[in-house]
Amino acid sequence: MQNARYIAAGLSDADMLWLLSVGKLRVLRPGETLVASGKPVADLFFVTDGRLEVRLDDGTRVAELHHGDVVGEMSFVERHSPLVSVVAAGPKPTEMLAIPRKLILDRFEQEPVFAARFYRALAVFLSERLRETTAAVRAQAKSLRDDKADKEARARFSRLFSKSGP
Ligand SMILES: Nc1ncnc2c1ncn2[C@@H]1O[C@@H]2COP(=O)(O)O[C@H]2[C@H]1O
Repeated sequence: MQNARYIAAGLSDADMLWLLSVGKLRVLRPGETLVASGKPVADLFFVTDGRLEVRLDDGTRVAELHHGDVVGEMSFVERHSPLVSVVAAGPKPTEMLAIPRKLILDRFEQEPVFAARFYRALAVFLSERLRETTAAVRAQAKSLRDDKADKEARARFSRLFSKSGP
């Protein structure tokens, strides 16, 4: 994902310090699986370095995630298991901060204002991701239109050339 922004942008400094204090650094080697499709996720992840690929069960690549991306937020919000897998893509190790969901949910109970800020930050993050998906689909549609126009122009040129030939 290009230009991803930390969900942290919508959180206060105190929220961030709390997340850093309860988070654990996790490092994955290229090829290691962070999230397996169909299996519940216990943590929310903030990618701090390296790359991850989001894959369908047949291996098709859906998206690439980098520094600044959040992983595991969909099943956190929806409360059901993920439909995709997320795998460290290399070439270097992928690093992230892993925050146990239970701790986040406990803090929601203790501090409802934190819950409001956190869900708003997640909503902005997901909206941004959807905007990027729309931009990618638009670019792909344009490229298909350009290819079609190019093919038609070549075919026309070939037709005219063969008519005017010896
Ligand atoms: N289309 C997508 N673009 C970017 N990230 C995705 C996409 N689909 C799934 N993910 C990420 O992959 C994660 C799989 O676990 P979750 O469903 O909890 O949360 C998901 C997101 O963090």
